Amino acid sequence: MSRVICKQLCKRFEQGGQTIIGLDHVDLTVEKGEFVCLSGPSGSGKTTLLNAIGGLDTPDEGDVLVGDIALNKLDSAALADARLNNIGFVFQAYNLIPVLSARENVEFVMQMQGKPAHARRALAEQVLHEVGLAGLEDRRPADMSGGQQQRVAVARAIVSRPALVLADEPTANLDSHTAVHLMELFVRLNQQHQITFIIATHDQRVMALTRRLIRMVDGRIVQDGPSAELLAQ
Ligand SMILES: Nc1ncnc2c1ncn2[C@@H]1O[C@H](COP(=O)(O)OP(=O)(O)OP(=O)(O)O)[C@@H](O)[C@H]1O
Repeated sequence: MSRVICKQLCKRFEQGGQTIIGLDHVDLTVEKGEFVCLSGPSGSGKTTLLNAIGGLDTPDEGDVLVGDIALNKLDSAALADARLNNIGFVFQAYNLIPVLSARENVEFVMQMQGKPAHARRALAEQVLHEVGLAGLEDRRPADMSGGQQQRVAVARAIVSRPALVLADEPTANLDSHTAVHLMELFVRLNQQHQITFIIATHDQRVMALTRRLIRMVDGRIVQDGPSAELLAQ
């Protein structure tokens, strides 16, 4: 799997008899290994775009290609399979399963992928170490800090070495220090494993650490360029 291509993506929402534009003819190409930030005011379409790229929602018009897979052409079973094997998701709300330990939360993804139990356990431990959670494998989410829970969510997202990680406001609930650590982890994973990252955020510190910044307004891409240049404007 290599690049992500969005072609003329449109998404509309009907609410209370009104049509709300989510995405308005979005064209976007993200190459393998890029580290991209989606920014823009609230309601500009960042989450809608991430959901379309990740196959969590279907666009009304246009195409989404992740590598050579046309996500919007798949039936729901094939789409779930493509997501499970190719894309990692990190959300603002960590979306961990409260009754499972950190290790079990990470193992859960591999269980769905049909990996044997012994391989799951070893891999979950390895990934939890990689994100800095050695020794906390048996803790449940309620017994971990927000930053630690977000690291479990990252471990779960990367355990299958997806080619693409989509993160929606991943630092929103984290203090400054923890947010910077999380971003450093993303940068390291991007560099070491060539995982493509697309991160939607309002957080200037996050933007500053990405290489490419895409600004959205009213469901359209209005700026796209090197983060350092756009942030200096
Ligand atoms: N399920 C939905 N039903 C109705 N309208 C929706 C729905 N999802 C998104 N929208 C609308 O689509 C537009 C884009 O929303 P989106 O959540 O993608 O923006 P965003 O840039 O991610 O905002 P934020 O920064 O606040 O998360 C907004 O006007 C929003 O109200």
